[in-house]
Amino acid sequence: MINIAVCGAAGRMGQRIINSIVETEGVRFSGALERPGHPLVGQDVGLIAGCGELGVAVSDDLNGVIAACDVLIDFTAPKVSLKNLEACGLQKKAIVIGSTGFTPEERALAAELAKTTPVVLAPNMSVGVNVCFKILKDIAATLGDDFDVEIVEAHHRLKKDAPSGTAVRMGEVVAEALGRDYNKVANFHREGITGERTKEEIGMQTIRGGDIIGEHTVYFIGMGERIELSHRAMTRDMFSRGSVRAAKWVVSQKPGLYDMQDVLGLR
Ligand SMILES: NC(=O)c1ccc[n+]([C@@H]2O[C@H](COP(=O)([O-])OP(=O)(O)OC[C@H]3O[C@@H](n4cnc5c(N)ncnc54)[C@H](O)[C@@H]3O)[C@@H](O)[C@H]2O)c1
Ligand SMILES: O=C(O)C1=N[C@H](C(=O)O)CCC1
Repeated sequence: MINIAVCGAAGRMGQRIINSIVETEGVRFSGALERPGHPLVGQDVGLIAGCGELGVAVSDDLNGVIAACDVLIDFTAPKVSLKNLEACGLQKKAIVIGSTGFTPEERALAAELAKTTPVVLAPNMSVGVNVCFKILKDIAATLGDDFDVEIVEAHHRLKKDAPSGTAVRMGEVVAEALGRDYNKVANFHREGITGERTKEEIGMQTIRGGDIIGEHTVYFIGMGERIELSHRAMTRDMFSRGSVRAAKWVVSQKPGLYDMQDVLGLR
């Protein structure tokens, strides 16, 4: 039986992850973390998540909750996740991180801290998006430089980071397949007299509004034809199910930094 704790438990993803844990065989929900001073600290987390009383109260005792679990699932924010990763490493406990918006420096720190414990860090935990990551590499490499690449992502009005971690990863996969440096060719802003589009740039456009769960389209735009690869998330449950699948996988791994391609065997 694998004991799983959730950090960000009262959040949009945290609540769904708790439901997915309760619905999954072979795992046990062992603890719920929220930020110190959160108004729901002390409340039964099952009632918050809508799955009925679980007898587990929301806690702000990070080290205590980590001690009682085999793996922590963290959907919070980059700086919080890095602190949680460090705390898990000190106790040799595995962690699954779904937070997005990491800077390259923060991702490098995560890789360093992952030397102490097994970590799954993935901007999107759905099977569908991770299959998209895999086929995008082949599409880009096959089409080459004759097709201009643009990526459009759309999410709900409450999302705090942009572009989405998924869109950034899609851009990185395409750039790598084409021999480019994403951080140099990504174009996030077009306004005024921009001049002609360069062959190398990858346009990154962001839409925010309403309750959009998560939509991504990669456009490969040629002269006379266009290929579009899209993914539409209808609920958050495929992210939460993916995070629990990652938690069951990561507990038996050696220390290191992994992603959903490793969890799903897509490499
Ligand atoms: N990887 C994926 O598949 C995937 C899917 C959806 C969302 N996300 C990402 O997950 C993150 C969370 O998304 P969300 O929609 O659940 O956001 P949210 O704001 O609803 O939830 C975040 C939760 O973290 C809590 N939190 C903040 N600081 C904390 C701390 N120090 N300790 C404990 N809890 C703390 C907040 O109180 C909140 O409840 C975002 O970065 C989002 O982009 C990833
Ligand atoms: O709701 C969010 O926030 C999501 N964030 C992830 C991202 O930034 O890619 C995954 C999709 C949903």
